[in-house]
Amino acid sequence: MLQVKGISKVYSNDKKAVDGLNLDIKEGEIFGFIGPNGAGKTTTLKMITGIIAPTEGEILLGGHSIKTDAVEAKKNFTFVPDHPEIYDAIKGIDYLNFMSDMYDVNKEDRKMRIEKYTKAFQIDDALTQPVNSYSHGMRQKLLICGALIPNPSIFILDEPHVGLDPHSNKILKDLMKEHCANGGTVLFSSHVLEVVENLCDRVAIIHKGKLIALGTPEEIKQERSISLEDIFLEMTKDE
Ligand SMILES: Nc1ncnc2c1ncn2[C@@H]1O[C@H](COP(=O)(O)OP(=O)(O)OP(=O)(O)O)[C@@H](O)[C@H]1O
Repeated sequence: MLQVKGISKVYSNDKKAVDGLNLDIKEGEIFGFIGPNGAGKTTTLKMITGIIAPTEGEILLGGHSIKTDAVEAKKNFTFVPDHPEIYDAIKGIDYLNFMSDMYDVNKEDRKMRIEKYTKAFQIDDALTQPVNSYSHGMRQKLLICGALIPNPSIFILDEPHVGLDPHSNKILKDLMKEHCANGGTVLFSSHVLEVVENLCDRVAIIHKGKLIALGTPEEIKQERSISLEDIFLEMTKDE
């Protein structure tokens, strides 16, 4: 479903943020991409979603290259960035209709999904208000709803659990599970280990731009008889 082949990113200041990363994310799995601050998570997700170009390597979404076949590749996913920035002079409902139009969601599905997701996140009452009146959390929830409405093959989120209250986090986790149970794929980044451990089918741990562990939470734990959190802290501590 998503193949990342040997990607690296060197920024113009010579900073190597990602270094020879390979990932193969399968249909129907919840995949957690974890690492400490500055590990290269956001840079990787920006390359996968075509926001920035890798310095080297290739990325395929549903078999389509994000570089040479970007329109087809982009039909396969929606993306929730870590900062909930939306053009904020419009109303919440206008944003959700815009997303529905972009992804050709028919009238019945959009009505049903807008109602379902905005009720779940308790922002349904605010949809006729302009986004500039929304709190940070409400904007984040609006972005998540907008990304779920197209029912994407791959639902990609950058640090989604930061900034959401525990109730909204639980709803998001349930919606991720539902998405995968219906054949979709979820990729999200996090440094919140409890979330990753209980939610993900597989996790990749990235540190200083390099992949340092990959497998199911159980597989990673079995290699050492300590908790995933201790493994993470041990692997990512500075030498
Ligand atoms: N535009 C940029 N120009 C130069 N260096 C950058 C740029 N963006 C990120 N970096 C550097 O690349 C490295 C990886 O950053 P990135 O934001 O991808 O990490 P992250 O794992 O998402 O971190 P966080 O958890 O803090 O969001 C960091 O050292 C960061 O300072």
